[in-house]
Amino acid sequence: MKGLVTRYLHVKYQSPTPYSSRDIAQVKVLSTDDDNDDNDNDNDDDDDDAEALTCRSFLNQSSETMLPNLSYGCRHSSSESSRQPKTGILMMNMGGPETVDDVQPFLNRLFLDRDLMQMPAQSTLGPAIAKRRTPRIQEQYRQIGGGSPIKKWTELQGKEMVKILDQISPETAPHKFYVGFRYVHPLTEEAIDEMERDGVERGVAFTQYPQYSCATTGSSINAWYRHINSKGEPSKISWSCIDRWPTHPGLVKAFAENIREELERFPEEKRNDVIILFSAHSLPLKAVNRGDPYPAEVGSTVLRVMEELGHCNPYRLVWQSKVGPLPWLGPQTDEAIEGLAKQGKENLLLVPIAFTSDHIETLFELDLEYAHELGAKHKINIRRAASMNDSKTFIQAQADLVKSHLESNQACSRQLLLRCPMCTNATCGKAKEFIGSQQELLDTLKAQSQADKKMKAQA
Ligand SMILES: C=CC1=C(C)c2cc3[nH]c(cc4nc(cc5[nH]c(cc1n2)c(C)c5CCC(=O)O)C(CCC(=O)O)=C4C)c(C)c3C=C
Ligand SMILES: [Fe+2]
Repeated sequence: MKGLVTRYLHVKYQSPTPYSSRDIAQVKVLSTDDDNDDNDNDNDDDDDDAEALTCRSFLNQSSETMLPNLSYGCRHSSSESSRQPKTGILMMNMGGPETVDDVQPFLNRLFLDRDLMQMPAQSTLGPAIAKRRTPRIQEQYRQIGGGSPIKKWTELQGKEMVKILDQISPETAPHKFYVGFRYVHPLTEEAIDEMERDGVERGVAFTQYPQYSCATTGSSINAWYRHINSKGEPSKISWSCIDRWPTHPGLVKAFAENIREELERFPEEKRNDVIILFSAHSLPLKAVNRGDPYPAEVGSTVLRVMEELGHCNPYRLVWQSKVGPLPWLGPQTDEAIEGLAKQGKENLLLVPIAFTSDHIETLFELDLEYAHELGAKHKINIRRAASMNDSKTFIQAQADLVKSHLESNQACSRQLLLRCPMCTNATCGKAKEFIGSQQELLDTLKAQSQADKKMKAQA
């Protein structure tokens, strides 16, 4: 076993707004004394997972026994929580472990999710891989302060978003947001139950992933559909879905603002030479080749952001966080950094483009592993643009998006109704059919309310 070295890194938290917890944080970093050995460890872990993926003699423990059977409330009220909400906004995301003890249940759910990945004997292999992976991932969460901040940021965004919505869309007020996570509490199913209990009339399933992937938004939508469908009676809520928003002007503006702010932190004489590296979570090539729209949608965000910036600097889109031994979409972010360093490039700006708040991949992978460690190794200057977190422009964009979605009376985007050309997931077909059927209901309700208005005006 290797000795652990304790170091302290100065990590800059760029956002100067009132919500940022600190401007400069000291992060205690535990690492092995040899960076190359670290990389070897990563590869070993991938090999471990490969071994786990092919091993048939794993634990007898069933998946259910490994998931805590706890009931969690998710009281995330709007500013008008005392009033019964008319419109409920379900903020769907994957979620992350809040504490290191939550890592194994989080990974368990993730590796059991057949909408995210398909493995043979998944109900046994999934928990086994999760168990094996837990100590390494726990250590990563320890190094970023003990847990994922995704719930904190989602709640903040939701709270501010509904305040704006109550003002700009009085006809659909009061609004209330509900956090629905896929792999940690409050789960999507728990949030839907709470919406039903609250007597919400109009529900919007709002993906927090701007770009659609079957692995992310698709998984949340399937979970949402399965839960509603499992009740045996129609939902009392009239549902619709914001299933993607990769080129929303407010989102594009918010990304551009954070990039401009970070570019300003490079020395003036170097600023023009900075290479912008947009980094998104990668996807297995198997999913790409099924026709998953995610790579194209991420590309569309990147292009719009660069247009907004007037193509001020050269850029590339690269892909991070590959898991396991199979081929994933590349180039990988770390390899791209090393390649550019070898070409003599000295100033890089990393931009997380496919996730709207900080999480392990920004705080650990981009900041610690890449900006700090690869920066030091190659003696180059690597900075990272802030995540959306508490960006006012971003939160305004979320509110504008929900308002225009409600006004449109559309059940979902036209894109959502098309399955991937090589789709093999039967739930995708049923979920899409269900969402399509909501359109009829929304049209009827709209016609009714217009008739009511007309009657009132005449009376
Ligand atoms: C927004 C994009 C994401 C896509 C697309 C995505 C696909 C995808 N992910 C895995 C496996 C894992 N992902 C893990 C963590 C994780 N994934 C995303 C985003 C996307 N994933 C985020 C933001 C996070 C971190 C959450 C947080 O901490 O806040 C993990 C767990 C960490 C680890 O064990 O490395 C796994 C596993 C697959 C297989 C996949 C596509 C099929
Ligand atoms: Fe992931």
